[in-house]
Amino acid sequence: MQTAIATVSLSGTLEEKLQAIAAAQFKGVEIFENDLLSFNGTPADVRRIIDDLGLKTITFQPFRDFEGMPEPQRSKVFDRAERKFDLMQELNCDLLLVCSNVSPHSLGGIDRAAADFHELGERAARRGIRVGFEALAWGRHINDYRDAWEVVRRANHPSIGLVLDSFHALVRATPLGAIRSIPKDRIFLVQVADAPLLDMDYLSWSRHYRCFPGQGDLAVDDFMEALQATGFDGLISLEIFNDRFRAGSARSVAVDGQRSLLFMLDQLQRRTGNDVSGLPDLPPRAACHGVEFVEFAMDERGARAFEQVLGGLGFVKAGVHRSKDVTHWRQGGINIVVNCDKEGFAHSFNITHGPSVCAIALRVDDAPATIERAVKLLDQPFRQAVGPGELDIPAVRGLGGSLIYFVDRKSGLDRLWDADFEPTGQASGDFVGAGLIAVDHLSQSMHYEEMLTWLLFYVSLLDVRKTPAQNVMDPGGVVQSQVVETEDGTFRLALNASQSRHTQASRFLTDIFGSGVQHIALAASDIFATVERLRANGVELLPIPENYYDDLEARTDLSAEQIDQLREVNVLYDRDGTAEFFQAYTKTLEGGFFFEIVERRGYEGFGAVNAPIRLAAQTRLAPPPTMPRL
Ligand SMILES: O=C(O)c1ccc(O)c(O)c1
Ligand SMILES: [Mg+2]
Repeated sequence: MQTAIATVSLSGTLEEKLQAIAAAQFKGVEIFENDLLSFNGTPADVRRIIDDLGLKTITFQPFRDFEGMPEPQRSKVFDRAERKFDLMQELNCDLLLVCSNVSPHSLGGIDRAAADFHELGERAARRGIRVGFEALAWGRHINDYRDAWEVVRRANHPSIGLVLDSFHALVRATPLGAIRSIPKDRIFLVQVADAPLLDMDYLSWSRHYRCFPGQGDLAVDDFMEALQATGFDGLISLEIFNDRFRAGSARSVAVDGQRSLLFMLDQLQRRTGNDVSGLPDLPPRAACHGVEFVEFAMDERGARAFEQVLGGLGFVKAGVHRSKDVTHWRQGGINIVVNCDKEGFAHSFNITHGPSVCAIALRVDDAPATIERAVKLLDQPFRQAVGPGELDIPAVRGLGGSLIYFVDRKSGLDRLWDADFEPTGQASGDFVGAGLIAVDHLSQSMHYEEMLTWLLFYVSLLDVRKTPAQNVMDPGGVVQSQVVETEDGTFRLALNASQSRHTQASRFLTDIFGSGVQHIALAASDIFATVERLRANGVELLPIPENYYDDLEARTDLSAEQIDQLREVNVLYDRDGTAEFFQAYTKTLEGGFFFEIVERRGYEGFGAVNAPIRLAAQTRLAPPPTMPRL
C-alpha cells in the first residue's frame, strides 16, 4: 500500500506542511483547496515545491455540492469542475475528490447522481483526470458508502471511482461487510481517521475531533480488515481534522501520522495473517512487565532533601554506582535511582528541569527487539557512554526529553543492580521498609497538544491498551486524563493534560519547564500499616477534608469504625462492586512532584471519584499565584 497524508491534518503554511510531510517520510500528499488558495504563488509553484521534496500529489480536494443539482446550478457546477481540472493540471494531480452534496438545493435520486458523474467522467477523461466520490456522513442524500458505491457503479465510467473514508462509515455504524465485495480497482483512494467516541453531530465531530488511527475509539481495524479482503493495494491517506493538531507542531504531528499508519498496518497484518505490501518487518509490540526503576535527576541540595523523603517512605540506599555519583534506593520491588552525577544526560536534564524524573525503565521480554520496533516506528533511540564493565541499557526518548530504558533478562540487563552498583548491605533479605511493594502506576503531565502524541507512542510500542479519556475537575480547570495499561495491570501509566494554565497539571509544566512524571503511585500490601510507619517516620500526608468522610458515610456501607480509620490517616476510598481501593498522598515536594500510596483489593481503576478531592486538597496547600489564597 502507498501511504499519504492530507495537508488539512497539519498546522502551518502550505510550505511548512509539505516540508513536515516529506520529513516524516511520506511520499504522497492530499492537497486541500484552502491550503492552495491561501498560498502566495501559482499552482505551478506548489508543484515545484512538491516535486523538490520528492512528494506526489495524490488528490486535490474537496470538490463540494456537485451531484444532483437542478439547473442553472448544474451547469455552473460543471463549469466550476472544469476550472478545477485546469488547476489540477498545473498542479500535476490526476485525482479530484468529490464529497457528497450537502446543499439544500440538491435533488435526490441515484440515477440522476450517476448521470452527473458519468458526464463528469467524460470531461475528466479528456484531461487525463480521474474523479473519486466520497459519502460524507452528513451528506444530504448520500451519506453511506454503499450508496456512493451504487452511484459510482451506475455512473459506469472508468474515470469515476469510489473514495472510502473510515470516519464516515464508522461514526454512522454503517455495516462494513459491503466493502468486501467492492472491486479493488474501483476504489481510487482510502482515507483513514479515528476519533474518540462522542455524542455529537457528525459534522462537528469530524471537523474538530478526528485523530490518527490508534488514538481514538473507532473500529478502524475492522474497517481495514474489510478493505484488505478486497485485495486493495492502493492509496491509504490520513485525513485528520483536529483542533489539537492545528495548534501543535506540524513536524511532530506528521511523524505521529507516519507512526500511526505503520502501527495500524502492522496490527492488520498480525490480525489477519495476510501480508501488507511495502510494510517494514516490525518486531511485535513489547510485552511489558512493570517498572524496573525510576531515575531522578538531582543536584546535591535537591538530593539531600529527596533522600530524606525516600528514607521516610521506607526506602534504603541499596547500592552506590561504581563510577558515577548515583545511588540506588530500594523497597520491595521498587527501585529508585538518584542521579547527581556532574556529567551526562541526567545532569543536563537537571539543569533544564530542576529536580525531576529524567528516566523510567520498563521490564520487557526482549530489549533489543523493543528498540528495533521503536526505531522502525520513528521513535528516537538514545545512547550515552558507559563505563567499563557497566551495562549498556538501550533507551528511547520519551515525554519531555526524558528517557525510557528497556531492561530484560534475555540480554542480561536484569544484572544491572549488581553490575553497575556496589551494594551497601542495607537492603538485606528481611528488610521490609514501610511495606511498599511495587510501582502501581506513574502519572505524566503534558501539554494538551502533545497528549495524543504520547498516547500513540505508548500504544504503538508496548502491548498496552488505552482506557477512554476522562475529564477530571481541578479547582483551576478541567484536566483530561487517559490511562495506558497492560492487560495484567503490571504496568499502568496515566497521561494528564489541561487547557487551563491554572490546574496542578499545567502548573507542574511551568515548575519543571516541561512535561514529565508528576507522581508515582506505590502499592502497599497493607496501606494502614504503611501509613502508620510513615507517620512514625515523620512523613506528612495530604490532609483530606472532613466533608469527604461525611459523604463516604452517606454513599457507602462502610461502618463508622471503618470510616474513622480512613479519616484518621487521610486515606481515600473507592469501591467497584466488591473490589476496594485505598489511596493516600504525600504532600507535594519541590518541583510539584508527589508520591501516592495505594492498596488494591481486586480494584482496577484509579479512584477517579476521589481525584477532585485530592486536587482541591493539593491546591489548598499550594494555591496558584493567580488564585486568591484560601
Ligand atoms: O468536512 C468536510 O467537509 C470533508 C471534506 C472532505 C472529506 O474527505 C471529508 O472526509 C470531510
Ligand atoms: Mg474524507
